[in-house]
Amino acid sequence: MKKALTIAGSDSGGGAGIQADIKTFQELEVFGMSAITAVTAQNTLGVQAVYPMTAEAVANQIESIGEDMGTDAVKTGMLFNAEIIEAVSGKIKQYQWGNVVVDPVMIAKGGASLLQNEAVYALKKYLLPLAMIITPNIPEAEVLTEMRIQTDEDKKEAAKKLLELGVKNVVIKGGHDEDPSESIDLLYTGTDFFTFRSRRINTKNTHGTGCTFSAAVAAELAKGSNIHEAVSKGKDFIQAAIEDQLSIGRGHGPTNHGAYRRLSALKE
Ligand SMILES: Nc1ncnc2c1ncn2[C@@H]1O[C@H](COP(=O)(O)OP(=O)(O)OP(=O)(O)O)[C@@H](O)[C@H]1O
Ligand SMILES: Cc1ncc(CO)c(N)n1
Repeated sequence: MKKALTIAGSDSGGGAGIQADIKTFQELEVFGMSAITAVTAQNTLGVQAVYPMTAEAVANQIESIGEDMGTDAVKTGMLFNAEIIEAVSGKIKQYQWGNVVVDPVMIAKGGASLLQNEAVYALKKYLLPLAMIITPNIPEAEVLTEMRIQTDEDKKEAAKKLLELGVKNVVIKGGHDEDPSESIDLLYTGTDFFTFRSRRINTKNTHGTGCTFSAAVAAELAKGSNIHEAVSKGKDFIQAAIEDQLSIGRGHGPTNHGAYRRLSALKE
């Protein structure tokens, strides 16, 4: 069985963070492992508190995996501060892990900060050069490139700028776009642009969509998919999870991580 390691924050509400990642790995039949960067007290209404781990505690969790089990892919999510980013980058380098998916998590849907402002430089300097793919939403791509992204041309320019930071591939996600009919993700491989389109689902239950999508991309890379296939399957996975709605909590509810596997089974 292929293995994937998520280095991210814990969401007590179970819809985002480590919990979303592990559920996604399991659904895609990849063995899931974790290094927890922070514990959040969180539900569908928002983030009530954040308790970061020390950089040493994060490094030791990664080392435990690196020294014994190894991994076929790594996904990073909430990293919270510059010290944790440096520690994570150091360990990824030490173990020479290649299939690294960086979801540059910055702000939760309710507005809580999951990455300190002064840590953005560390993300750019230490982690992005190690990434196989980075998966920003539009606001995150704006922070990383220091440009406004409104048109399709802006998205392409931002993708090119992100590659200059050392990442090998970029997917700019369209969840935050104005388009009422479609949610369009743009992949740039350094040579080609690809768009992945899906019907936009009118729902408030989108907690953890970004985490789930990037975890699915990591799981597919672990299984040997190329970047195009991995993003394509990630998109199908999140579409199914949003479409097959759950009704959990009073705010932005989680997606349904089991939907993609049930759909795939029906198609067989
Ligand atoms: N309403 C929707 N209908 C269909 N697809 C969606 C919808 N919202 C988001 N997506 C898809 O979900 C994935 C995640 O995109 P999004 O831009 O929401 O990420 P995010 O903002 O990082 O999420 P998070 O809430 O976890 O921070 C993308 O593939 C996007 O196209
Ligand atoms: C722990 C955690 N990671 C990422 C996100 C972004 O969805 C969140 N809300 N919580």
